[in-house]
Amino acid sequence: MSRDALHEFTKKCGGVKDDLLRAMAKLLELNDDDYFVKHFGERPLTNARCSYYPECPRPELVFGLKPHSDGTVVTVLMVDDRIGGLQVLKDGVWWDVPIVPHTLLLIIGDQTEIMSNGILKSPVHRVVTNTKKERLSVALDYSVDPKKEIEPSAQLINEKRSALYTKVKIKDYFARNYNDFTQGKMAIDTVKV
Ligand SMILES: O=C(O)CCC(=O)C(=O)O
Ligand SMILES: [Fe+2]
Repeated sequence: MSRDALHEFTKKCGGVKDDLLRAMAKLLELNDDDYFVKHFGERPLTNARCSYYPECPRPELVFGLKPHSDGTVVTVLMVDDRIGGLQVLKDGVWWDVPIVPHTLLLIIGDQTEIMSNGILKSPVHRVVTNTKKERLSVALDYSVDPKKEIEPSAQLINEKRSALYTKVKIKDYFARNYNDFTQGKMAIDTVKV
């Protein structure tokens, strides 16, 4: 992907991401549709990650990417439409994420799970390898300014549903996320009340 193409892609995906976040704020009936958009702060992070998964002679032994949830607000993913591999964990079962050509996949990240007080969940997912074909993906990670703290929205805390997550500084959460990922643990579990 050329520098110009990536720039163009990133710019357009930014709009998709904001549209999604506004729709989610509406869905949660927050009093400001820009609730999530505003939370990014002055210096939010956008990371582009291009992943290459070579075909693998022993796929049963090797993950392309081991199980994790994204530590982001949201991840915009462009997956290879020639070969599957992405799976999502639901009720203890791994499900193949279907390939829909010319479609972006949006993955809700841990930061949204925290801010929505657990109403929107950050799914555990993984990439499995296969013997036949290499696979490519481009992920755009959107994250709140690392200097900022996030916590469940006060509008989503009430007598029926107390705060399910503690306040956490994004920078600290990232450090934790990396550490936990290498140890096969989930960072989101460390901020649960
Ligand atoms: O390559 C993919 O399809 C998924 C990548 C992913 O989950 C990630 O980069 O966090
Ligand atoms: Fe991911």
